[in-house]
This record gives sequence, C-alpha cells and structure tokens, in this order.
Amino acid sequence: MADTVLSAATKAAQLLPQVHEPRNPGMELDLDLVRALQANTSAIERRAATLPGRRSVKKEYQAAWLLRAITMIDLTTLAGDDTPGRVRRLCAKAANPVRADLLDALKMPPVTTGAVCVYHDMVETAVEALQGTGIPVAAVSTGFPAGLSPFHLRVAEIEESVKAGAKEIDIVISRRHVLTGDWQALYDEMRTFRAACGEAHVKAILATGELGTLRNVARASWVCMMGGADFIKTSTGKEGVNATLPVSLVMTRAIRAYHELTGHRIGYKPAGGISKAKDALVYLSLMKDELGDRWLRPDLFRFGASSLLGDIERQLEHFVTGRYSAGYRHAIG
Ligand SMILES: O=C[C@H](O)COP(=O)(O)O
Repeated sequence: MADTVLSAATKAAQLLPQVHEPRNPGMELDLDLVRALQANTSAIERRAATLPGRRSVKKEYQAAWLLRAITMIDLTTLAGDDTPGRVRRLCAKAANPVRADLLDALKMPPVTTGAVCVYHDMVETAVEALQGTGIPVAAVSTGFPAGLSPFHLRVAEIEESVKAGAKEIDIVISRRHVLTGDWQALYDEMRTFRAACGEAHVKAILATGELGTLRNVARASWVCMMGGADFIKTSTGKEGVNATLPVSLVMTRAIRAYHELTGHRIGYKPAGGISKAKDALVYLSLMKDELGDRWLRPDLFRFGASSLLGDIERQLEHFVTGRYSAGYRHAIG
C-alpha cells in the first residue's frame, strides 16, 4: 500500500480536538410550529434510496473513516442475560477497540469508542471497569425499552443511574403521547427527564418504528429538542423497525432547522440494526451532507450498536492484510 495513501488516510483520521458545545437549554413549546411540520414521505424515501449507492468516501480514505466511526460508537450490551463479566469484557474492548498491530500498520493513533451503553444495573460495573479511560458510561433508563413503568419510577431510575456514575442517559419517550398528538405531555415528560439528568447529557429515544409516520418522527424530534434533549436517537434496538435512512433524513433535517432557529446543535444517534462497516460509512456521509463536518464528532454523533465494531475491525484487518478473518474472532463488539 502506497505511503501517500496511508498518510492521506492518517490525516483524515486525526482525532479532532474537542470543541466545547454549550448544552441545549430547550425552549418554550411552540405548538404552532410543531403542528405545521410536514414530511414528504415519497421524496424522503427517494432521496434515502440514493444514499447507499454513492461513493462519497473514497476507498483510500475508508480505513481512516472507519477508525473515526469507532470513536462515535456507543458500544452497547442490552440483553436480559448481561453479566458483570460480559460488561467488563465490553469495557476492555471499548478502551482498546483495534489491535495494536493494525493501528501500527495504518499509522493511526489509538482510539476508544464514544461510550459504553448498558442497563442501569450494570452502570457501576462499567464505571469501575472504565476508570482512567475517559470513556463515559451511558445508561438506558426510564423503563427501557417500552417506557411504561410508573412515571415517578422512570424519573427515579434516571437519578439512580446518574448517582451510579452514568454521564449520559438514554431515555425512552412515551410513544402514546406522539400517537395521540399530546405534544404538551411529551414536552413536559422531556423537561422532567432532562431536569432529573442534571449534568448528565440526555439522549431522547423516539422509538421511530412505533411512531407510525415520518411526520410524527419530525414532530417528536422537535418537541424533544424544545424540551432540552442533547441528542435525539432513533430506536431502542428492540422495535420491529429500528434505525433507517428515511427516518435519519427527517431527524437530521429537524436538527438542522432547530440549529437555525436557536443556534443550538443537537446530536444524532441512529441505533439498532447497524452492524456493517459499509452502513456506518453511509450514515457518516448522510451526516456530512445534511449537517456538515461539525456533526462528525463524538459530541454530536453516535452509533448505538452492539456488533458494528466487530465488522469494522474485520474490514480494517482486510485493509491491512488483504485477508478477512473469521467473524468469531471479533465476537465482542
Ligand atoms: O442502542 C443500541 C441498540 O440497542 C443496539 O442495537 P443492535 O444490537 O441492533 O446493534
């Protein structure tokens, strides 16, 4: 592999300095704005269908972009049979996601994942395992995934997760507020959850696969941003349909319009079913097209994924050695 290619790739992958982004304080609920929102489903679907075919990241830069993608993964385990041992192994992987020999061959600096995402019960274990790495723990709280436990218990769960050391809280919204058009209730819920998070950043999971229409996705995105969400996130990973490109176009355009209106940048997290390196590249190019380079950093973009890292590692190995290793060698992540 030519050195020029490697050095170009190295440049593209240089980890960018952290930018301090002021948090979104939210705004008053603007019902006129929310009710006026539209989504042209056929135009959005047509545009989404063109995205995977585009070669917007050239081959020689792909390794660099894949490394960059790793820094934006919320490495996730959300299974009923999670154990402290599994969570510790996941944390070790988050701290060293790529083998040293591959990094050396690519002339890349070490990277870590953006966060480790677990259920509340595993927060303490993850915080302990990640000590000294700088990797934050994200907790799914508020009765994940359905969000149907008593409201005061959902709020208490956030407070407990923050107390246990979670720096990011992924809340699930009440889908029924969207389906019944009760925007005030959704706004109040978001405000309460945000307040309970305190300093911890809050990602609002819309569960878009259960919201019926793209128009509802647009409206729910806006109401959550008005309610103070730091990120909006597509899915829990447990719905029948999880992250999709049409939904991502709607949500990123809502983020763009909210930024134009308020000056605040909201992060985006597609989650659920993103398990291939090539899909990750499509999402990154969507972000670049719709929101620009500023959104290609971990403070404004995350993948929620349990198995994407394994495929990225396989592709990096192929890039370096010309061979694919067996999938079982990348079982974690
Ligand atoms: O938020 C993250 C998702 O639950 C992960 O979903 P996945 O297992 O389909 O990657």
